[in-house]
Amino acid sequence: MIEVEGLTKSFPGGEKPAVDDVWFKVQPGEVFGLLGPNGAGKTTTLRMLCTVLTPTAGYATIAGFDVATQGDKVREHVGFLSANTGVYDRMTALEMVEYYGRLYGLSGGHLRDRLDTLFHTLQMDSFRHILGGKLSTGMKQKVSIARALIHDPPVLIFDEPTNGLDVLVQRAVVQSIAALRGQGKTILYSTHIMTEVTKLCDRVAIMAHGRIVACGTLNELRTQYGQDDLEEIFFGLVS
Ligand SMILES: Nc1ncnc2c1ncn2[C@@H]1O[C@H](COP(=O)(O)OP(=O)(O)OP(=O)(O)O)[C@@H](O)[C@H]1O
Repeated sequence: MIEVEGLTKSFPGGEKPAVDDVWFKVQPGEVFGLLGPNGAGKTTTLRMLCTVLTPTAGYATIAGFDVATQGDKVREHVGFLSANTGVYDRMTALEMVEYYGRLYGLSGGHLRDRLDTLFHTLQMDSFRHILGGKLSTGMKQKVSIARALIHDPPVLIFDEPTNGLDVLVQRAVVQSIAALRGQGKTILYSTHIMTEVTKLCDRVAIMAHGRIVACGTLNELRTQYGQDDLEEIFFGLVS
C-alpha cells in the first residue's frame, strides 16, 4: 500500500513548491495513475516515494514504512522504473538483472528461479545473452522492468515507462503491468498517454502546478465533469 499525506517539495530558488500538499492512497491490486503535463510535479512526487528526494513537508509510507526515516525498508519493498533507467552496454540482459538481484541480497536457487520466471513472463528469453549495447530500446526497457521486479517488491512505481517505445512494445509493457496488478501488486503509474490511462488505471489523479486538481475512477471523473472524453477533462483542468 502507498499512503501520501500532505507531501510537499520545494527546491531552492523555486518560486512555488514543485509538489504542493499532495494526498492519495493506493491499495494492493490497484493501478493508480498520476497524470499531468510537463512540469506538473509527477516525477518529483515519485522520487520522494522512492527515497531519491527528501520531502520538505508531509508524510508518505510504502508498505507501511516511512519514506523519510526508513529508507532501507522502503527500498526493499518498492521497484522503481523510469523512462531513462540505464542499461549497461557491457553486461548481457541476464547479467544485468542478476547483478541487481544480488544487490537486493538474492542468491542461489532463489535468484535463478526469479530470473527464469521474469525472463519467461516478460518474453526476454531470446535475448538473455545479448550485451546491453546491442539491445533495442524495447528490449532495454524490458531489462529495466525485470531489474525493478527482481526482488519481487509489493509496491511498483512506474514513471512514464513506455516513453520512446513502439506500439508493440508499449502494448507488451502495459500488459505486463496489468498482469502485475493481477498478482496483487500496488502500482503507481505516471504517464501523459491517455490511452494507457483508460486501459490500465483503476483510479487517476490529475496533477497541475504541483497540486492534485482531480482524483477518482475514470467514471467518477466523467460524471463529475459531465464529459465522456478523458482528454477533454484533462485539458480543461490543466490549461
Ligand atoms: N532538482 C530540481 N531542482 C530544481 N527544480 C526542479 C528539480 N526537479 C524538478 N524541478 C522543478 O519541479 C517542477 C516539477 O518537475 P517534475 O519533473 O516533477 O514534473 P513532471 O510532472 O514529472 O514533468 P515531466 O512530465 O516533464 O517529467 C518543475 O518546475 C521542475 O523544473
